[in-house]
Amino acid sequence: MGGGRTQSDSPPGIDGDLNFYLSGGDDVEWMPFETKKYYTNAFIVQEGKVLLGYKKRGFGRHKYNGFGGKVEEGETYLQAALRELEEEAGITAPLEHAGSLLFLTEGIEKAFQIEIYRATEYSGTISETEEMRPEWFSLGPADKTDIQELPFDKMWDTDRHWLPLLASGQKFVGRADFKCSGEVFTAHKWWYGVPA
Ligand SMILES: COc1nc(N)nc2c1ncn2[C@H]1C[C@H](O)[C@@H](COP(=O)(O)OP(=O)(O)OP(=O)(O)O)O1
Repeated sequence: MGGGRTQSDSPPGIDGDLNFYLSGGDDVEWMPFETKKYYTNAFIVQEGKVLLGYKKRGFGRHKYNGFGGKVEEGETYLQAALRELEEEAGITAPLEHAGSLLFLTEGIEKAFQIEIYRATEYSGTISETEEMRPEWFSLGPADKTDIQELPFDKMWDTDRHWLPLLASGQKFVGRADFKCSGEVFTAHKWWYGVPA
């Protein structure tokens, strides 16, 4: 363990009174970073299902994710999350803060600070947009033939660690560092905690 840190110590860039939840890549060092850029990501969780979007373009294309993007100047995180949900899925929802994630990628000097939101209801008609194709996935055993299990093989590597917390309404905080080869991103080191 480098720098005198133990597995249960929260990583650089992560603050707060947290209880350790899980970690990986414990034998390698955290990557350095100078500054952050700010993003949101929103999920609708309803009746044992989660609404994900298949990203058709831009960063994270060909992966399923929540709906979100950059926080624009003058916006709060919540305003940005609501705007992105409307732009990318055509709906509005009473979003509540669910978690905070810090992502680093080898070769990219700015870290991504992503505030995660969730809602259990929404209004409007879920619509495919230029950026995202929305799709419902079952969070448990599939009980309907038109609903799939979560597509973890087509999501960011570390989503499998915190999505169960999001689904159950448990708040979470974490950091994940990725190695990058061409368009392939592989999780290198990660740590998740829950508020004490
Ligand atoms: C690296 O790990 C990540 N995991 C997850 N689950 N989500 C991530 C990760 N890295 C970034 N994201 C999310 C954060 C945002 O919700 C999107 C990226 O936003 P995007 O680049 O599409 O921002 P926009 O403002 O929508 O961009 P344009 O309008 O310029 O297309 O991915």
